[in-house]
Amino acid sequence: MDYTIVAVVIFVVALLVVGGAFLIRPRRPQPPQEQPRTEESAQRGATGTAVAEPEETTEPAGATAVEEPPVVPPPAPEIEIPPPSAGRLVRLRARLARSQNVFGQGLLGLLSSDRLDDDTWDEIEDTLITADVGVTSAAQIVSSLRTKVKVQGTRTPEELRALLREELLAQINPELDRAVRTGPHGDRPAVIMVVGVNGTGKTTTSGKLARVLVGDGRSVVLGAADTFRAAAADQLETWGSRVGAPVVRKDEGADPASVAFDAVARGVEDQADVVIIDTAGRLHTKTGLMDELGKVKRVVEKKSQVDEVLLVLDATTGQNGLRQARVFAEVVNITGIVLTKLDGTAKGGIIIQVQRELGVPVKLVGLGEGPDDLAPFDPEGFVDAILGSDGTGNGA
Ligand SMILES: Nc1nc2c(ncn2[C@@H]2O[C@H](COP(=O)(O)OP(=O)(O)OP(=O)(O)O)[C@@H](O)[C@H]2O)c(=O)[nH]1
Repeated sequence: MDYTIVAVVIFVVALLVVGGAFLIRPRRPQPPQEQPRTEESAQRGATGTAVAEPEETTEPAGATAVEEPPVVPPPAPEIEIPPPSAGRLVRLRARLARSQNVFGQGLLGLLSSDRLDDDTWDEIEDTLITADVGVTSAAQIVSSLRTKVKVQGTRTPEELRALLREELLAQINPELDRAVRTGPHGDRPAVIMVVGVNGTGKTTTSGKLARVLVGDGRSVVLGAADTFRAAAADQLETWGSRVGAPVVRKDEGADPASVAFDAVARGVEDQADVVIIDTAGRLHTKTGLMDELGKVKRVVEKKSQVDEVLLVLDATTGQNGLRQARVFAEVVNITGIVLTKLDGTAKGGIIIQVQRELGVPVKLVGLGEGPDDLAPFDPEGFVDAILGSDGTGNGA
């Protein structure tokens, strides 16, 4: 009898052991060795198009909980090393030559006419005015050219080209200091405010300028003080992340001055060389603009001096752009002009007019939508590109 009970107990225990072992077996055999996870396979797992077996589970056997797809951290953005700024205008020269072809070659064609009579000189003046050189400068160029051609008896195309080059250069004024001031002051960064009407390329210029400076070996912090449009801050963040420049931003509608202040504070903390502040430049009312930009500047100056106020102007907007420039010049002390979209207009003469009107040098020019299409402005490179000459007498 006892043996029977013992046998039954042994049988029941055996059944339980076998049954338990069956229950805790994984439902599907694990592959002998897990392949290393590639980015692609990880993403496929995340989007659910491939069945991903969890590598390890701490859940009890047989649990029916829905398996969460593995959280794949986004790949760290690759930090780019932009090329240094030196010689950029030369690199972008073909683009400049193309857009200014009508202007430069038109002038050279007229100057090389068989008869340089009053009508031809009038046409030359008109060509200059059409290219936005401005009435005063156009008259000065023509008057000076006329005198020199008469006195020197200049006739060959090379000589005429040299004379025109000289006159255009004199109007652009190669003597102006065009350096963007980016030297830090002791433990404080240099501060650059970027101002201008929306759509002129302000945010793009801030991002491209960060690249120029990083390419030249400077460390940069960007401040997204254009809080009017959230997309502007996103845009700036994309630019910053590409070159490893932190971006200080706040919610849409936040006080631009507080963003600017925090950006400079971050620059001081990080011991950055330069802080670039992209401002909101809605041209609502002059008083509104003055209040906004004035406040940003005042607040920034509690932390560090403002070294540059760069006004961004769209070269394709001609006289309208000039009107905007005048308003900005009245409300804030502009130290330099950035002329964007010069690749999209034959009116490169605006460089002459805007400098004459504002008494401020063009320091940078935008020659395309590419990340490295912002170049320090070089008067000789510019004139040589538009006249199709490299300055050594060779055509472009
Ligand atoms: N072709 C060309 N396009 C440019 C240049 N600079 C800027 N752009 C383009 O101009 C457009 C407007 O540039 P944004 O930087 O968004 O202009 P914004 O002034 O900051 O305008 P908001 O962001 O609305 O304040 C974008 O499509 C730029 O790519 C340039 O030099 N050449």
